[in-house]
Amino acid sequence: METEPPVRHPDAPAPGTKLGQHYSRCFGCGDEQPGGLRLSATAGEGVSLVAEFEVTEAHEGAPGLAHGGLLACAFDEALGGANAMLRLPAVTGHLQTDFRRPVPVGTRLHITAQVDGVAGRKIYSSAAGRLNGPDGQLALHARALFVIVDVSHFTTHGNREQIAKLSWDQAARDEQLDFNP
Ligand SMILES: CCCCCCCC(=O)SCCNC(=O)CCNC(=O)[C@H](O)C(C)(C)COP(=O)(O)OP(=O)(O)OC[C@H]1O[C@@H](n2cnc3c(N)ncnc32)[C@H](O)[C@@H]1OP(=O)(O)O
Repeated sequence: METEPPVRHPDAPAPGTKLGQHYSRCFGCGDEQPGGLRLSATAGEGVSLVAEFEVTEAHEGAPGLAHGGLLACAFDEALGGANAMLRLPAVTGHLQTDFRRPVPVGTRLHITAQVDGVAGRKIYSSAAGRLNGPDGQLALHARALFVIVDVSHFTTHGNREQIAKLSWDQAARDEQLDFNP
């Protein structure tokens, strides 16, 4: 199947808009998840976003260095967040992460994530992570495939009570997700 260029949804948050956490217990962005990444994201131009988080001792793998799996988690979160510019619910089908430089505790990891193409239900995305700012040293690169799902993916397999409390935009729910918990 051919890949189409991604189309920014007309109601996507304007570039520069800070995106809220999508779920307070999310390990990637939630503020009620102890040791979570607390990644904060801002809508970018086109179908992209910029995200940042601070690597703390809660994220260590080796002494003083970030755990690779947690860094991959940050990319999952940032790449997943970029789908908000399409306003389509999607889950990660495949995620690959290249670790080019160690990431020390205390680093503020700066991630740019973008959707590169869409083919049917498949969303192809990529992201780069730099140390301590947009012009910092390139430390990581990731590619992902997200698969567009119906909201029943979450209601069937997840916790319906928690889903009902999600801070998803009501209009998006009504318009796109036909969500009626
Ligand atoms: C703001 C929000 C931020 C969120 C960030 C965090 C995001 C996440 O972490 S989501 C959680 C982790 N992911 C999951 O739990 C997903 C688990 N997997 C699944 O539920 C299913 O496998 C799912 C939904 C991905 C696909 O299943 P299903 O709906 O039956 O579709 P299926 O027909 O198998 O696949 C659809 C297409 O994707 C392709 N595909 C699916 N998985 C993969 C894969 N791993 N690699 C390559 N292609 C794949 C299939 O080949 C198929 O392609 P085509 O249309 O060309 O035939």
